[in-house]
Amino acid sequence: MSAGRMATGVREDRAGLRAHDIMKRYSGVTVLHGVSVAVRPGEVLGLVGHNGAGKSTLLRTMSGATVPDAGRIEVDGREVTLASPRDSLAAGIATVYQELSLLPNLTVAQNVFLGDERTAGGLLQGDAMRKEARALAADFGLEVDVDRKLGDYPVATRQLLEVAVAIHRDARYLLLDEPTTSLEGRQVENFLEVVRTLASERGMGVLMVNHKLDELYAVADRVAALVDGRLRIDARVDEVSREEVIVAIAGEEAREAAPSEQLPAASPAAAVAAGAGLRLEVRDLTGPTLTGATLTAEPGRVLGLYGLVGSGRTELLRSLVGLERLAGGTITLDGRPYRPTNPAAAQRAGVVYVTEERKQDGIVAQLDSITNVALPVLLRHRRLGLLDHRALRREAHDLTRRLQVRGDVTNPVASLSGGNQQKVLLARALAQRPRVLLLDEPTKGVDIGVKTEIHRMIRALAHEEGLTVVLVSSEEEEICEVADDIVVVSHGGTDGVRLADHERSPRDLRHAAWTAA
Ligand SMILES: Nc1ncnc2c1ncn2[C@@H]1O[C@H](COP(=O)(O)OP(=O)(O)OP(=O)(O)O)[C@@H](O)[C@H]1O
Repeated sequence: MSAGRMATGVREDRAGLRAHDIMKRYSGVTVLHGVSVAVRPGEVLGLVGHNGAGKSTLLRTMSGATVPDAGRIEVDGREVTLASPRDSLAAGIATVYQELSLLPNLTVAQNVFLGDERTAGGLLQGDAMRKEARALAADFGLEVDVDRKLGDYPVATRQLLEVAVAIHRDARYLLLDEPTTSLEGRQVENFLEVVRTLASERGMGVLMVNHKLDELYAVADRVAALVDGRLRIDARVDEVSREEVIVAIAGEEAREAAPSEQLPAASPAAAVAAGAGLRLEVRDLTGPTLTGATLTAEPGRVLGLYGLVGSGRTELLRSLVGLERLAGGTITLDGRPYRPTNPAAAQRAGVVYVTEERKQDGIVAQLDSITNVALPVLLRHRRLGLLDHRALRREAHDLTRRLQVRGDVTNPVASLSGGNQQKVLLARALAQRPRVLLLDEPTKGVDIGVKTEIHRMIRALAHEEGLTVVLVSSEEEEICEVADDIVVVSHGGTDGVRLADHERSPRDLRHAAWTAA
């Protein structure tokens, strides 16, 4: 990436994207209580906080997506009104949200110039635009054909292109909302490297929301922590330890919670509640993306499936609940043939899948959390042909409490923060009383405190309640911490051979996946 520090001609003490005393309320509830932060040129500010702390809301007030109820935003000493994303772009602020915004059906070059096409004498300058797009991609180390559809490229490439396009629009400040949740190992490192370079070599100011403190400490100059809509920490990373950040966000009890020894241990097979889980055996499964998957998941244990994005790990889980077409192979549950045709049939057989795509095929956004949890189990609460609403809601309330869903569970689930929506999804799965639980990235976007809690719960479901759990995660640390057995998936297949104990570090996992790819 080429160097070149931005010359803004602004007095140094005023340079920066600054939010002053930002206040925001939703339906009478204050979610930001007068928060002030500064994103300085050449600096990466990491923003952390528990689910629902107000991180996205704060970021959105700086990106023009949300108008604050009070407070002001200044860019390089000048107050700006950001009533729309267009206003923020004009002020030199670019934003990359978790849900990517470029259009997969357009080519890379068309995306780069979307809404900003180069014309001369009323004619589109196709060649010039392609050339510029090529140079931009090369600048970011991306090997892409700018005439190909964006959708042909993997999510890691698209994520970097989002940043490239944002910067191409002359942004001086970059806002990133959990940018690495869909990336794995090496892609994350690459992405963070780009962020670092943008700040240190181009003088950009970057605000990055990220739950993963490892990543944050690898790239940020400063860290800011929000707790219940108030700024608790705002310091240089060398002035505040990770532990202090964790305690600020998740409370004192999180101090000891981190080590995995705290998690329930695997119980001997005999101790597992009889009949709670089902032995899942998959042999030579093939389909449009599966090339031969073989594995065994046992009651009372967590089987971790690790593979790179695109390895087929999600397709494998989806095929186990009838969401992917199968061409060949066999599946059995406790030795009995099992061929699911859809998730409802899978649920009747005791197999429940928790999707990573909660927006696309997870929760029903306009319904409240309680109804979302209750939906798949309505039939269980039928008495004499009538629905027992009270019992139904009681069970759903219990589950949302158990999962510590923060926010009003009687409001549409879309109004909850991302991490809390994820918890609702898990509560819904548990309401279905699964015997085999298939979890796809269950802690995506979940804060540190709840993440530990969910890890503990997954292990307890297997080790104490005897369920059969299959866990897909692109976080190597998560797989190592939670899974009892680990198999690697690549090219749509796996031989089901478990990694030996001495091969179970995050580094080993990454290595195994890349050598298999
Ligand atoms: N459009 C909205 N309508 C009503 N409430 C909202 C809306 N957007 C956010 N909230 C509420 O504001 C609070 C802060 O949400 P926000 O998304 O900013 O949290 P967050 O810190 O980004 O959380 P997460 O880590 O889970 O993404 C939450 O209680 C959320 O339910």
